[in-house]
Amino acid sequence: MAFLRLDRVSKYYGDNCVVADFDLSVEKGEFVSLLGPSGCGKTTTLQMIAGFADVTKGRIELDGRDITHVQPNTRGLGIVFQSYALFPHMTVSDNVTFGLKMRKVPKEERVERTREALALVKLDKFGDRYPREMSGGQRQRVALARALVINPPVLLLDEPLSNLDAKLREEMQYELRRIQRKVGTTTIMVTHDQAEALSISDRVVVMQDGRATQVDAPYQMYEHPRSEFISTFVGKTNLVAGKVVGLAGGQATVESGALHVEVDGAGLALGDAVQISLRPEKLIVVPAGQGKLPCSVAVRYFLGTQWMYELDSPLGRLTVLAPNDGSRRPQDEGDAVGLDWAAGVVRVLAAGSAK
Ligand SMILES: Nc1ncnc2c1ncn2[C@@H]1O[C@H](COP(=O)(O)OP(=O)(O)OP(=O)(O)O)[C@@H](O)[C@H]1O
Repeated sequence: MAFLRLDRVSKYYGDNCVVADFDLSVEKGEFVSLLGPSGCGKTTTLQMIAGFADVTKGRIELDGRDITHVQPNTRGLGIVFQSYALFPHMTVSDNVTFGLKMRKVPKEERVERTREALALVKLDKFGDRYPREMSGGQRQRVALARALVINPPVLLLDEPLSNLDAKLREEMQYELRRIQRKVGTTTIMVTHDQAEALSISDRVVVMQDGRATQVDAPYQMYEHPRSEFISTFVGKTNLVAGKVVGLAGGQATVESGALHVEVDGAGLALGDAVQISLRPEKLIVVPAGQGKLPCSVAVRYFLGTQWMYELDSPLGRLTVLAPNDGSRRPQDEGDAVGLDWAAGVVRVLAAGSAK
């Protein structure tokens, strides 16, 4: 049985439906991210789990108990927001211990649990400092320790890393995952950053216009996006219009100009208009005259670990990412090249699935 279950949960502001029939079952110990563009209803969903926003329709269950209309403070969930919301006049230790005091935990146990929580976020030497004496990343770790110290059944994170600079943000992603694995707290995180969602979650929920459009493990989501929207929102891709011209033995042949590709035929019918999705890192630049498409290098960019090429091809402009691993000479702008890819990496999406 799911530990946290949202059953056809909807939220209306007046006549405006901002979350629609949202279903989600989360296992104990799972890390699930709600990912989607601004305004798609991520925060509202989290707020309904927390109890800060009323549920208009539907039901939320925690460990088999209906909590749909339970007051937020009696749900006992751990919450970390984008703004750390630490008490500025209290030391780090006092901030962390606050929730235990409110729950009337005896002093000795409070001291021990606060020490453990600060050690978990690697701030055991910072207990006597004030929030203003800490960096952004350290403050966010204090906020995490404060949320975890009460041993909440569920930890809710709303864009917890978005105030941090890029490098610290990446470090904190792994740190967050390490801590979550160690304590095993069921966690729901809101983010609009697809790389963050993919790198630290067990499962990702992509939301669009208040609905969950795909719920999958990160690799599955990236490799098998169910719509054009997801294929471009989760990672980048080249989309080329095509048509199903053959169906046999579960395989479909899709044509785009002179190109024919074989793809999984599930759900496709002869004559269907489709979008062929070619991920930039799956495309391989080969010498001119080889590969599946003749191209020329229009633009190249150096990204450090990779080269990014814009190639002119018979299918139009294609973006290609090539590793900077020293195995191949980088191409120059104007070079004639070929483009190849391994069998099975091409995906096909129903045309119009962006909606
Ligand atoms: N109190 C409110 N009253 C009316 N509409 C609201 C209220 N709170 C949120 N909304 C609307 O609900 C929709 C979803 O908002 P929500 O904050 O859940 O989106 P989000 O996906 O978290 O976006 P962001 O990434 O920008 O934070 C938006 O259109 C927003 O304008």
